[in-house]
Amino acid sequence: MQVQIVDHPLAAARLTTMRDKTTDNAAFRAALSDLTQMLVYEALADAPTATVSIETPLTAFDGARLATPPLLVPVLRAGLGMVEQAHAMVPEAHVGFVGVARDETTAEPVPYLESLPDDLASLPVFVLDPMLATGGSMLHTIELLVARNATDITAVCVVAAPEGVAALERSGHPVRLVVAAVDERLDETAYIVPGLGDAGDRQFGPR
Ligand SMILES: O=P(O)(O)OC[C@H]1O[C@H](OP(=O)(O)OP(=O)(O)O)[C@H](O)[C@@H]1O
Ligand SMILES: O=c1cc[nH]c(=O)[nH]1
Ligand SMILES: [Mg+2]
Repeated sequence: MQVQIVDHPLAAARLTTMRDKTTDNAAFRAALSDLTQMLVYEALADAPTATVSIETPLTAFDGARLATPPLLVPVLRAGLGMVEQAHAMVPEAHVGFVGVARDETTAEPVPYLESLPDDLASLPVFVLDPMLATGGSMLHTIELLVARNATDITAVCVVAAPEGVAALERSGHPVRLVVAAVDERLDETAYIVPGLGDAGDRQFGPR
C-alpha cells in the first residue's frame, strides 16, 4: 500500500495547533481546515488531467482540468471538518456520507449512516477522516465503497497509528493513504499517542 506522508512546515504547524490541548474548538476546526487543503493538494498531485480549450484575452490556449474529480466521503462526525475545504479545492466533486462511531468500550465501529452513489466503478474516492486508529472505521467505509465497485480509494487522514496503517495494508483493498503524521502507538483505550485526542469532540464537543 502506498503511504504518502505530507511532511511540510506549514502542515506541521497546523498539526501542532491541533495536538495542543489548549487549542479551543474553533481554532482546532480552523487548523484542520487549513491542513485539509494541504492534504488534498498533495493527494491530487498526480491526478490525470483533461485538456480544456479556452481563449485568453490574447489567444487560444489548451488548459487543464481534473479528468475525473474524486467522490469526497467524509466519515462523520470528525470528517465533517474536512469536507468543506476539500470541496472548495475540488468544487465539481460529488459528496457521499458515512457515519460511524466507535463503541467506547470495545473500540469497534458502530455504523449509523450511509449515503453513497450505487456504482463507483469509474470514480476515484477520497475518504476524509482525521484519525486512523485501529483502522476499524476506515475499513468499514472502504468495504462500503468496494461493495459499490470502487477500485481507486484514497484515505485522507491527519494522524494515523501504525496499527491502523497495518490494518489497511493487510486488508488488500485498493487503497492508498495520504496523512500528515504516523504516530507512535495506540494506548489501552485505542487512542493514538501522542495524537490529538478525540477529533470529533475537539471540533464539536462530546457526543
Ligand atoms: O480507527 P478507529 O479505531 O476506528 O478510530 C478512528 C475513528 O474514531 C473517530 O471517530 P469516533 O468514533 O470518535 O466518532 P466521532 O467522529 O463521531 O467522534 C475518528 O474520527 C475515526 O472515525
Ligand atoms: O486518538 C483517537 C482515536 C480514535 N479517534 C479519535 O478521534 N482519536
Ligand atoms: Mg470521536
